Amino acid sequence: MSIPAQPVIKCESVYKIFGDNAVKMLKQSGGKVDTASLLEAGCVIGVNNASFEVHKGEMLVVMGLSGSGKSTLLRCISRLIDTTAGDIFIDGEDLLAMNAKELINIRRNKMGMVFQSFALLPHKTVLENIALPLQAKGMSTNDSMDRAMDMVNLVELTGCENDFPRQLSGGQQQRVGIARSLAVEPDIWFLDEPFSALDPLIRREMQDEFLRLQSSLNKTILFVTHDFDEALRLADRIAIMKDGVIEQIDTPANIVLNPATEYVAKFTRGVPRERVLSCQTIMGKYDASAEMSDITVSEDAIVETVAESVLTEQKPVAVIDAENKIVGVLNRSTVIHVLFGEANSMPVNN
Ligand SMILES: Nc1ncnc2c1ncn2[C@@H]1O[C@H](COP(=O)(O)OP(=O)(O)OP(=O)(O)O)[C@@H](O)[C@H]1O
Repeated sequence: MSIPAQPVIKCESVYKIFGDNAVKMLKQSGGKVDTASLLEAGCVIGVNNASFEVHKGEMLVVMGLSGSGKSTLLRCISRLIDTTAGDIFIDGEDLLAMNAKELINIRRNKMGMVFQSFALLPHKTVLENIALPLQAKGMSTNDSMDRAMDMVNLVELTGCENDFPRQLSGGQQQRVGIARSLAVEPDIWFLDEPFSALDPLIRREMQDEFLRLQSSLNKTILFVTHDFDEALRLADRIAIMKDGVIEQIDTPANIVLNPATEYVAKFTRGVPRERVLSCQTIMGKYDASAEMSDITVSEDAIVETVAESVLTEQKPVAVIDAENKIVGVLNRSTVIHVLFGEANSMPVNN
């Protein structure tokens, strides 16, 4: 039996209640929080009993409408604010038990943050902005500038390194924000609505860019958004929040196909299945004696991205895993069924 790897982030019954009596009331409740009496006592519920894990290389997208508690949850896990109750472990270490020095250390070396507001210093150049956190860690000016330049190239801003933030577009400024947070090579990346201030076209470009970066960097990511489409595009798993409660935490496909609550279902109505189903979830059995098409598709590819190529093939298309091993087949008829079949009539394998 394989032992599951230790999660990078683990939250156990995390509460954040704003208000003077919050801690006392939570203690008195013996773990059974009465939302109504908290509200009556003038408290505001930020996060209500959140428990989940995030594993290495996973992108968990926290999605919810304004005021649902997304930022508060992220701020608890990055310990920008103190939780009212519960436990948080980072790589197995008790985050809430850390002293100020340990916290500075973990924030500087393990965590990276990107905010909607870009948070760039206006009188410093792109390169200087990116080099700042490195210099805060004690790196020499020369070395930090060299490393900052690597980051400029990574986020494809080559040529803009000596510009000031005001000379850049919103999308470019956010690239600087991303480069700055990546410069220190964080294992855990917190992004709070990083693309919300960007117009829709640039936003989509940035999402693609972000997926490209993540596929090579393999960070453990907590990404906050109020945009369900963005969550579907980016997430390995999505946590949907309402009034501080995580209503459902699951893969995009399962959220769309099996919404756990009426609230979640409201977001998922009308989402085309081909946008969330992967080839793996709809493939059929591979028959080694069958004649196959020359093209192959990855088991992780979303059906929408391969539909056109499969539909132009007469023969079945092999579905391959990361080691190029054939794990199943896709037929035109299966893809047609996903694209045009009855909603929810498609069996899902995982
Ligand atoms: N410092 C604070 N003091 C009191 N209440 C707060 C504080 N910060 C957040 N809240 C409340 O906690 C709840 C959750 O807020 P939070 O900012 O986490 O929501 P959000 O989902 O991130 O919203 P948005 O998308 O608008 O940023 C809201 O009711 C908010 O008013």
